[in-house]
Amino acid sequence: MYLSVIKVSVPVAEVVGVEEGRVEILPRKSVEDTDKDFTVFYVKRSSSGSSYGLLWRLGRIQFSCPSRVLRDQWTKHLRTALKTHSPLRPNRLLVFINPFGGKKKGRKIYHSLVAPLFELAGISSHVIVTERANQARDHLLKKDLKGFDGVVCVGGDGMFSEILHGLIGRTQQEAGLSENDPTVALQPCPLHIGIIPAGSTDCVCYATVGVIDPVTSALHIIIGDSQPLDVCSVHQASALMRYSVSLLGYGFYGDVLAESEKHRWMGPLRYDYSGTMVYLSNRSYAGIVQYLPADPLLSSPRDRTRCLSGRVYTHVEGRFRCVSLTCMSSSCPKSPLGLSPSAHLADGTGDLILVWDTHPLGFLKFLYRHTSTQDQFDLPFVEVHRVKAVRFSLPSEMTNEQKMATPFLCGLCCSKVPAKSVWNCDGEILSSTEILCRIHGQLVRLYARGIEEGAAVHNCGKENDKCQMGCTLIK
Ligand SMILES: CCCCCCCCCCCCC/C=C/[C@@H](O)[C@H](COP(=O)(O)O)NC(=O)CCCCC
Ligand SMILES: Nc1ncnc2c1ncn2[C@@H]1O[C@H](COP(=O)(O)OP(=O)(O)O)[C@@H](O)[C@H]1O
Ligand SMILES: [Ca+2]
Repeated sequence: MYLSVIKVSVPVAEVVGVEEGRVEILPRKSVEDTDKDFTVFYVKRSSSGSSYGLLWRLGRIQFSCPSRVLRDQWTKHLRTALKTHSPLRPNRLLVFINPFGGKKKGRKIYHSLVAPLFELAGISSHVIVTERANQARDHLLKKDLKGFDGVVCVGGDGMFSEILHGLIGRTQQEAGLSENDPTVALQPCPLHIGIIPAGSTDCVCYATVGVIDPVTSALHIIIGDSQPLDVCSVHQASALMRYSVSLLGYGFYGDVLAESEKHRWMGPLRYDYSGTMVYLSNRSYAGIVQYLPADPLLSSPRDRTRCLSGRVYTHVEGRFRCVSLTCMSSSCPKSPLGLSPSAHLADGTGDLILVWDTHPLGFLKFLYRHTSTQDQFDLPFVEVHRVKAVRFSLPSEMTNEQKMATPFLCGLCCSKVPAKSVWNCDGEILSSTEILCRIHGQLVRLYARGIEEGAAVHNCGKENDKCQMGCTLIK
């Protein structure tokens, strides 16, 4: 069903709201209350383009009718059409704002850019500004969630992770399933998650929407877009450690996170500073990686694998610069195509990236390729595997003391190299090194739609109109 107005065709699914009179919403609401007019607000794709996906803006069309009666009929029918046409449009949302995420602008972003759009769309929201870490997670685990269609987080990947843990935990509790059992088939979460980006990396938003833009994300929420997402569970023995969707990284990414936590005051820049320091400290770590390939056809009786828990895992052992597992591309503004550009959001698999120990310039080349369109896997010391599960352990020749010791991380000043790294799990440090990871297909749903056709990507990651490097358009 389409609304046609001389040159503009708007799918009803992309109508944001209908108001009587001549109405403006952003930057400030103004209403000229005329009898025969009404205003339709809709999703308008911005022509200025963006670094990956398309920017969405609030479009506005004014209609004039011959009579008030006709005007009222139009507005009534349009509002009914919105409800029946898009059943996933939320009516009521629970919103958590992390006031300390990213550049600490979460509250302002929500109140000035997002709340007016929710109001226009007739969405009622219950807003909680968090006062401590894990408040959102605990709320979702314990409080009454009746009447809410979805949960929105205003913050970064860490804040999204809180919502993820709260909703997955709550769903399993209600289904009577034990999250500590690594073999259990987890129940998908009924509530949708919306992300208003206001963090440092904002990778989950970028990889599922294609831009870091609060208005675009708010519009995806309003029209009830739905994007399923794979989730990786991380266990140690028979205890759940955490869930991950973007980056589960040992070695380089673990060290960068541990180092960056000391410099939180720098805001998002902490990752650039810590990345440089950790790169210069030139570390590699011993480890054993066992993985279950996603495609069973890939295994054969001669593939030198051994059987664990009745399933066939492939075994590799050695020294690694980094071991990373991601359920999605994990693209972000720093890396516009991501850690694994061809990874799928909802195919029930993850991509395991093994970067073997190599000389510092080789590793720099690998890292640098994340910022361009060059294939970061086309290097002799890099392997990538599509997997269903991964086990990581430390070599048996490491003493128990080395295995247990909390790794210390210093910059260039210290010549002592720690025997082990830490795991970066979507921006949180895991307390265990030896872990079992399993991918659960489509465990949660986001108010998003993946990267839209027609989105533009430059190999420098800059916006179309800002690209100064003669980059080629690759998509
Ligand atoms: C010579 C140039 C080197 C550039 C290297 C760029 C590599 C970028 C890969 C980024 C992958 C990001 C995966 C996302 C991880 C986030 O979940 C996590 C937490 O985010 P937030 O809550 O918003 O703080 N972010 C990180 O762990 C930061 C990794 C940065 C590594 C340089
Ligand atoms: N009120 C709060 N005070 C301190 N920490 C918080 C608060 N609310 C949430 N957090 C925590 O802050 C961490 C980082 O949040 P996030 O929004 O991801 O920002 P960033 O992207 O800058 O890391 C998350 O792990 C979250 O649990
Ligand atoms: Ca996947």
